[in-house]
Amino acid sequence: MSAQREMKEKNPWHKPLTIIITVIGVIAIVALVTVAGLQNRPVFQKYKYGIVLDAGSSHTALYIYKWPAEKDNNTGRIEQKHSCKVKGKGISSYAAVPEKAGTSLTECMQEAEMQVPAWRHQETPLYLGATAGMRLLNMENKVASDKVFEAVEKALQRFPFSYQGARILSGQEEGAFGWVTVNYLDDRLKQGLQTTGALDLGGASTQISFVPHEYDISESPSNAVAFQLYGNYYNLYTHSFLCYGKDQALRMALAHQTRSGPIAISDPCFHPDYSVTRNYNTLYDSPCVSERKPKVAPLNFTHTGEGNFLQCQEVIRSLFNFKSCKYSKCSFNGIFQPPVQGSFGAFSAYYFVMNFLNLTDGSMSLETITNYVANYCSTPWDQIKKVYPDINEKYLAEYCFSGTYILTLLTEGYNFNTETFSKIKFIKEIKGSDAGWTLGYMLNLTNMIPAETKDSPPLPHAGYVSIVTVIVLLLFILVTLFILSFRSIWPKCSKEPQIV
Ligand SMILES: O=c1ccn([C@@H]2O[C@H](COP(=O)(O)OP(=O)(O)O)[C@@H](O)[C@H]2O)c(=O)[nH]1
Repeated sequence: MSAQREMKEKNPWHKPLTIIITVIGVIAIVALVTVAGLQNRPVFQKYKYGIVLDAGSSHTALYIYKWPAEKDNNTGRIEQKHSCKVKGKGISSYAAVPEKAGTSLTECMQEAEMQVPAWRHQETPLYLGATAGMRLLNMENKVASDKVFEAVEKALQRFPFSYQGARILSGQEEGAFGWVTVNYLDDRLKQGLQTTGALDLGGASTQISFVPHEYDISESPSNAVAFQLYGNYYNLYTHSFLCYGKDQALRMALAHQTRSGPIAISDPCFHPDYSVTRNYNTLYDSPCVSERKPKVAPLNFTHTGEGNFLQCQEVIRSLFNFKSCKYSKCSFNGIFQPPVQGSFGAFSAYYFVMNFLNLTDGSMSLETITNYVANYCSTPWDQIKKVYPDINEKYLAEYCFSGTYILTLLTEGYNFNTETFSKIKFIKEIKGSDAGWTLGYMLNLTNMIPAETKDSPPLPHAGYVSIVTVIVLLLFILVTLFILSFRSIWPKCSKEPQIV
């Protein structure tokens, strides 16, 4: 009989001890792996939510954002969970029937009730921000604007969310929050990367925001917004041009062409053979043009198209005043603007128009895009209608103007050249969340972006659990080896009779 066998037979503890150590070891490993697994499992149903209503001049949209509840401390990524386009026009169009501004929101709010889990309703903040449409109504008729807000507040307070108020955003806020959204979604803020500029084109106003090189903030303080985000400092240039959204710009272009009160105009910004009758009162019913209404004019005028890109550019150029500039550099209308710098994201109507025209492919040069729009404008109206039978004619008719307006605003208004234009990306969304001011607005109001970087633990949680598991495993192996190495001095006892 070998010495080993002899020892096994003489040592009654050998087998049970090995089994016990193995069982404990296996239990320890299973427990550790389970704990690690549970810790790192995606936590279902553990989201928090926030709702922002963007009450624009042409329409209202509702956005629901969500973020991991346990990462409430500014570290969790916020993303868009759902969006809902309110049926009908913007809330400013209900000035004569304010209650309808409130009821128009009902359907989307009911959708929000379904989208946010019921147990989170009460703690979910709900904001409404109104932009240029309400800015104009407020200028024109403050009483009517207040009534619209009253109706909207009443309607929103009926829902079980934590209502945080409805207000008009300043143009500066609209521009700055759009910039925050784009850079937050691109992960540029947390990482302190070079930021992207933001170009937003609405129906009634347009915004440009970017961080310029060597920008002297004192030159025009009203265009400067200083931020400290995640420990990084930003001196943002931003400007919002009221009346230069695409719908009000079109009004201004038509007002320019009807300034003498004619009975008909031949408009280079509309397709050849296009013809509609327009009403003078309706056209001039906006603070952007009301003062320019001709003293003597018929009730209506015939609006026909000519489809001439270069002449359309001439008309659009007349909307910009390039004459006076009291700063070192201006865009237009005497507004300070440093030279455009770096990459830009162009969203809202910039995207809708360029996407319709199939011009969002970043590889196209300014020249190619210009030629395309010129060719599109010169296409007869009947042909356009045949190519796009499903698109509402009112909107379809305006893409020639809108495309020309975008190119003129960017190149002549903001001074983008062939090279800097190539750095503009026409975008709708970034990583599933829409580009626009709403996310930046909510991040700001909920303090979700810290000014300072947080002191983070040296290891992420998952890494910590893994390292602990490996160390415990190693310890277990070492202890086992240690115990086994003392086998020879284990007590020599056995249940079986000893063979001596
Ligand atoms: O699906 C859409 C939604 C909007 N728009 C246009 O985009 C602009 C958006 O304007 P918004 O209502 O946001 O106006 P703001 O208040 O920001 O000026 C308007 O000209 C709309 O007609 C569009 O072409 N397609």
